[in-house]
Amino acid sequence: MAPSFDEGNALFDFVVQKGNGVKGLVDNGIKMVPQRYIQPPKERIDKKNTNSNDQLLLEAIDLSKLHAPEHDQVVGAISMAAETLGFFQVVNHGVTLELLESLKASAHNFFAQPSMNKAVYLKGVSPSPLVKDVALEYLKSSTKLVKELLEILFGNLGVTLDEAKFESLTGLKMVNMNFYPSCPNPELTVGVGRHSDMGTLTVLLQDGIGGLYVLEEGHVEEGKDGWIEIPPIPGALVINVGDTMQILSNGRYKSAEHRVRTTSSESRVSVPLFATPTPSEKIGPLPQLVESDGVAHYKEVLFGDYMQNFFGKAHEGKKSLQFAQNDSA
Ligand SMILES: O=C(O)CCC(=O)C(=O)O
Ligand SMILES: [Fe+2]
Repeated sequence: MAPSFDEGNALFDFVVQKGNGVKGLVDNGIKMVPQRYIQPPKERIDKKNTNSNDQLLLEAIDLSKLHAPEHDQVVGAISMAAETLGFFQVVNHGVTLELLESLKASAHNFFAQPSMNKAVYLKGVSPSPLVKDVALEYLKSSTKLVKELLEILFGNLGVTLDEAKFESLTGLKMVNMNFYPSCPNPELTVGVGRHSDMGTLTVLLQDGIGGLYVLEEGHVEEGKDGWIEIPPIPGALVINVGDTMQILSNGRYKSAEHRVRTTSSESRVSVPLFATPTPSEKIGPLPQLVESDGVAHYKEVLFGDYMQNFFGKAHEGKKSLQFAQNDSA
């Protein structure tokens, strides 16, 4: 019989301390999600209640057209997406399709190892040799992409992004590999609860399973809950605006709440790259925008303090931004 994980520290010990992860539970044959992972009804993801697809928002933006007569339309589409949904997808982004496939395969290979091999790779140690080379390659080729996108987003605000500013906003880059095992009761739980990303921009590779949902702020269709699925598009990368970019742009760009559903049939992998400032950077609204807006919606904060607050609290959507909110504005 599969062991019960509903008592004491057994769950934490098995999943976290021993490095089995949630995958270990599934491999162990659990038939029911442990009590600890059951979400209150308002946090559960019901496909029927989500906003129906707004095609325009979800079509992938073809970055090869940045060097074609359609340049201005592409810039317009990126800027609009960052100002509204805070999420968009890009194709012809300069990261090869071969590398995208290797990243997904490496994530599966890593997570297929016995747990004792994985336990040493809990946060803060150098990456496993199984993923290191592809992760470094991803870091390298997506840095160009992040720069191109930030130049566009800054240009749209009327501000030039020089090398020093780019470095200060993306000095810390982290590649994560997420594994969402198939789940016996996907309707009762979530893969990742709602949160916003704290950095400047996130580049996310998702596989073909689907399940990434974004909250459309201020747009709730009748009888729906306001969430919209970012559909998997072969060869595309998902880009999302992080809290830092929302602060910097004095609120113009949206760091959207997002969350991930699990499924009962297949396991899913995703590989985000987070481009964030280093902890010693100060972040605050760009002075040019404060001047033109006549108000600073956020105060200047040390990014290290922002990070500490972000990780120090259980996530509740995008409440992390309150740390930098300017109460007098
Ligand atoms: O798995 C995904 O699609 C998204 C993961 C995510 O939001 C994150 O790692 O911050
Ligand atoms: Fe995220």
